[in-house]
Amino acid sequence: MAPKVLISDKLSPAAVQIFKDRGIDVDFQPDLGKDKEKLLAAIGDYDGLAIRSATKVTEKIIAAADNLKVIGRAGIGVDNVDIPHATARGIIVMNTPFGNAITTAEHAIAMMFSAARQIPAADASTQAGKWEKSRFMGKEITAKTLGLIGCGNIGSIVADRAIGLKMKVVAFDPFLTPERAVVLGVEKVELDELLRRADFLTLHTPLTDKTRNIIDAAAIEKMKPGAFIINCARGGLVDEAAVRAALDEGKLGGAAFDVFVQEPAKENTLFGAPNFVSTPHLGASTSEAQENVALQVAEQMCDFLLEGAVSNALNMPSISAEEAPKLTPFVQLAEQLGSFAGQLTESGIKKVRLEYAGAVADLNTKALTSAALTGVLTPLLQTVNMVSAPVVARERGIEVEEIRREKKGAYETYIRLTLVTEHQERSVAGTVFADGKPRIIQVKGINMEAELGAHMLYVTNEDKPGFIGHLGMELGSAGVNIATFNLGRIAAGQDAICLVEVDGKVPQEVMDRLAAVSHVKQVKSLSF
Ligand SMILES: NC(=O)c1ccc[n+]([C@@H]2O[C@H](COP(=O)([O-])OP(=O)(O)OC[C@H]3O[C@@H](n4cnc5c(N)ncnc54)[C@H](O)[C@@H]3O)[C@@H](O)[C@H]2O)c1
Ligand SMILES: O=C(O)CC[C@@H](O)C(=O)O
Repeated sequence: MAPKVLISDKLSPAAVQIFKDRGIDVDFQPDLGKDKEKLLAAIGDYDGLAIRSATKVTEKIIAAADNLKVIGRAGIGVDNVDIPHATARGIIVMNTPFGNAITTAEHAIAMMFSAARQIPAADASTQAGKWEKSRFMGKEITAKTLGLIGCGNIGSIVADRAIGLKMKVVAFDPFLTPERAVVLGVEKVELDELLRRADFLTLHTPLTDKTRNIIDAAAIEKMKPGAFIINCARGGLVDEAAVRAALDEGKLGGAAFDVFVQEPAKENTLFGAPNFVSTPHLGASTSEAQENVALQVAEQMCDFLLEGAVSNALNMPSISAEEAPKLTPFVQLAEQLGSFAGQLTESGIKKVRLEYAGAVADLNTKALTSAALTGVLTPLLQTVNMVSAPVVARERGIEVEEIRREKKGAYETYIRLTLVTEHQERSVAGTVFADGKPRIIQVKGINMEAELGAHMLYVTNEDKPGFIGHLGMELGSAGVNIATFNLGRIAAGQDAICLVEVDGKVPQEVMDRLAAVSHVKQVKSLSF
């Protein structure tokens, strides 16, 4: 029987044709996604679900999706899909990371001009027969500074267009290496400097714990009087109430938003504010971009449903059916090593070195390196996966080195990952035991044996008596249960590492108290 696919959002009809041409049974119901109950009732029949942003694929929908094998997002952001639950049900979630980037960058530039020249208000006034020439005094953008927060696919295209418009571009993006900044022609700066210097500020990051409200009242306070803010990335990056207040006071010269905390935004505190321009999440809405993403998602879903090939999946490595059983635990290990090192790194990465020793060196190390890069890049990039990670690393000027060698040392086989950043080198090594579970066996040259759980506390300290008791007390009094406790040190009295698995997140106050202990060098909460 042919696989069945439901398209529950307004996708270009080009996608329907591809499914049909490739022998897939396709139902095109472009408004179904907006009706939760109808979607819930229908979803059980389908092997594939193709969506844009209107369909919310919640835990409830996933629980009812008895036959679902793949969710294809025609676009970039997958914040409307509950990926952990999809993963738990073995459903692949794939997106189309590049298809609408140019279009969205163009929208950001259009929004910048709209606000700079008050075009929407001027248009409404002119069409109302008012001819208010003196009311609409604009701002020229030539030679002005554009502050770019997030310099990935879309941000770098915005930078290119802005440079073409003779703007100076400064960028804040922890993942941007100085070399890549030079190639893009932007100046890499810290956030505070960007806020001080930007005449126009535009956001192009995913919405994460680190980027939520990255522009709040305090940030706006640091900006130039009369500056402009453009948000065509995600609602929630900017504190809407703070922008409203700044527009009302005249602190900001204007703001232009395509995205809102609550969507659809039928009401919003920003509506009616002075020189506020808005569009209803139209960033990706050009016929070109919609055709690109629809064609791409349909082809990817067909490849998977008909041939088992996986591309641009966010929750599954690209591995063929034959090699899967041997490779899978090492894929998990490589991704964990990358994620471990990536989460500990706060500066631009120059190089990732992977050493494969013993039996693992004979496996598909390309896939393992992709898994390791996925782990390294995931803490900062929303859409990276095993397929895109090597490309993303290359585009960001991150050198990747692979070394294969004979078994050396106590372990039959192991992987060592080294991250070289602007400031330091950090190595972490691991192996897979006979139980098939990955273990960390060395961190920064210090031997230990630790299994990684969902929540880990990483502490580096000078080996001094009493510290472990102190750590246990702090966690205990905060009600944080310790699941496993792993220790390693170079030698008595020298550098030591604690890797503690905890049953839940460690409160920030406890982290701060631990970091303040005199012989503690670093405290970090890691999640896997
Ligand atoms: N309005 C729309 O219709 C529309 C269309 C497409 C994409 N988007 C959104 O645009 C955003 C960017 O998409 P993209 O394809 O360029 O993503 P991307 O993953 O290529 O780039 C994101 C960049 O943000 C950077 N970043 C991550 N955390 C950061 C932080 N704390 N501070 C500064 N920079 C940080 C990353 O290093 C990366 O370079 C996403 O939120 C996406 O969902 C919106
Ligand atoms: O599908 C859309 O219209 C929006 C897409 C955009 O937000 C994305 O993340 O790709």
